[in-house]
Amino acid sequence: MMIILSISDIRKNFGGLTVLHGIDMELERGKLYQLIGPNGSGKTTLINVISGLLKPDSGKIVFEGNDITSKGLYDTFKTGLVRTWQVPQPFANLTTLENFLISSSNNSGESFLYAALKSKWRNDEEKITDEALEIMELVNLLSQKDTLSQNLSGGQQKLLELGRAMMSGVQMILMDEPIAGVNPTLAHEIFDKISKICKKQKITFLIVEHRLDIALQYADYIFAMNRGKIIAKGNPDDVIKHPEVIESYLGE
Ligand SMILES: Nc1ncnc2c1ncn2[C@@H]1O[C@H](COP(=O)(O)OP(=O)(O)OP(=O)(O)O)[C@@H](O)[C@H]1O
Repeated sequence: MMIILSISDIRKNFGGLTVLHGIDMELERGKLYQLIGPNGSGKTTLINVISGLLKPDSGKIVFEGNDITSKGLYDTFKTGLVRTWQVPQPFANLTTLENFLISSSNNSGESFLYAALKSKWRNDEEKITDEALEIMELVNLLSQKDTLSQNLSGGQQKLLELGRAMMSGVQMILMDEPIAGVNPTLAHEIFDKISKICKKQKITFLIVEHRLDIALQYADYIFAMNRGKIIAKGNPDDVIKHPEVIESYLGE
């Protein structure tokens, strides 16, 4: 068993309101985890804390053996743990390929823009382009490589976001409702891709999702929350039958 992320006794208050009441979780590399629970149970707050957007009031977060509890968003991102919307919105007037290229953290920084004639830049560009093409194939966007991102469908834009998150040697991806507003066929396609990427690339996913009818069939493991606590965890079939989970949704 290879633990990639371990969080212990995470607590978070907003003013007088306690939103996370001591969360413990252990996630293994290369698995697809889903975080479910009724509205207001603390799911988004939890992934905001893990991603470094919010600091917990207490507790510890260890990612790949390093304590990242007090790291902010950018430093957490640099460790290989990314929340998808940390990836900037796609540039509507750039093609799919160009959008991938500017997402890479492996280019030479500013010189990527200004040092077009230098060989370092050319080497970087070649490497990054190869990586971009590989990932584009994984997320089914290779045929759209020269399409302006504004002309991609809603579902393709989600795949673009997923692919761009993968452009930085990412080890783990946090997503908040990746299939919100997407039709069922595309929603299945997106989860199918996520699931394949998870298994093939050994990238770990923690996904907040409301559409349980679609999402649960792709999960390896579920954490169910209610009122700031993990009330059940385990395989999807067991968790969804757990009396406290059923009750929490009925009370919504
Ligand atoms: N910045 C904030 N300031 C004050 N209260 C907040 C803040 N962010 C979230 N909350 C409160 O924390 C609680 C948990 O919210 P959170 O968004 O984490 O839940 P959620 O499970 O993601 O809900 P949903 O499924 O509706 O997105 C809610 O009561 C919410 O109103």
